[in-house]
Amino acid sequence: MRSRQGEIACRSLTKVFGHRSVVDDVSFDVPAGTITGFVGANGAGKTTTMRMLLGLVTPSAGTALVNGRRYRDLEHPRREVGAVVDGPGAHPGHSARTHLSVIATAAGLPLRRVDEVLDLVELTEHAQRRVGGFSLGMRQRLALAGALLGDPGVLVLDEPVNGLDPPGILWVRNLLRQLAGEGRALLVSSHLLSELAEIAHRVLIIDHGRLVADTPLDELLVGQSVVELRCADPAAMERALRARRLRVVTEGDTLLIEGASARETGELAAAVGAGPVHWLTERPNSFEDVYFRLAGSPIRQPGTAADAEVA
Ligand SMILES: Nc1ncnc2c1ncn2[C@@H]1O[C@H](COP(=O)(O)OP(=O)(O)OP(=O)(O)O)[C@@H](O)[C@H]1O
Repeated sequence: MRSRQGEIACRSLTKVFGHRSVVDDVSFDVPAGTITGFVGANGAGKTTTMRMLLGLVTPSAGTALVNGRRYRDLEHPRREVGAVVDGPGAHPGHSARTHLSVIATAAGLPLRRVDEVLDLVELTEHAQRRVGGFSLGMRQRLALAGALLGDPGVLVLDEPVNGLDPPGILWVRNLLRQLAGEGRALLVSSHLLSELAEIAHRVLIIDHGRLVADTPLDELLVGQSVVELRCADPAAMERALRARRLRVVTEGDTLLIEGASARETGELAAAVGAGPVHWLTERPNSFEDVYFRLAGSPIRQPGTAADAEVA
């Protein structure tokens, strides 16, 4: 059987639009058999990086390689890299089977793959339905089916769980785990670190075009906690914390502090006369805290309760 292994390598990848570097000197690897989560706020540069890997955007500098070659130098691109970057891109009047058959024919892939991928994404019973009537979840499955037609060793997936309901998210996660388990290299983007927490082996965090973290997932959260403090004189407390080189962020009337325990924080508030203390608690670091620390700006999910938090 043909090997499904693949790998991605980006070196000093840079894209300048006008005078602005939207991807700035980005280097990373996605080895075979692993899922790398690619996280960043809207506009951070995820899609542009992925589009450079797929030959859709020309890098201003640096290289984006799939299996050691630039996309345009791949002999059979669909057999080497599958992508979901802009949804399935299907004609709404076409059935799912027709849509996939058109892609397979254009790419010189055997038509038997159409039924195989329909089965893989569990769309067989909807194969004859018009894509225009598909739900968002079905569209995402169809887009994944298109990416998998060539049985590629590399997958580049831009926000594959965006807008899906919880069962849909679970389904995609399981499929992605399975695909990585077969030796494929997966680069999967999201604007929420927590969405990738369940599946990624490694996490890249991009902020304003620059990579601010490239870390195994389990190392991101180790040994960090956050102390929340509300007190009578937060300005005095903030000065005292900064003088001790502790990281502090103000959120409304609450100070979020890293690097000190609740007890140390309470004692410091008393010592510098910032009290009385109204609220003092210590909690484990969340993915959002980690993102905040590394990227220096909040990442928020619009329209949710998380909007009100350091998200
Ligand atoms: N063709 C283009 N011309 C000019 N600017 C562009 C172009 N494509 C993207 N940009 C800009 O580059 C920046 C990065 O965009 P990109 O789509 O890569 O970010 P992203 O991290 O994928 O964000 P999102 O989650 O919103 O898709 C944005 O400010 C965007 O407006």
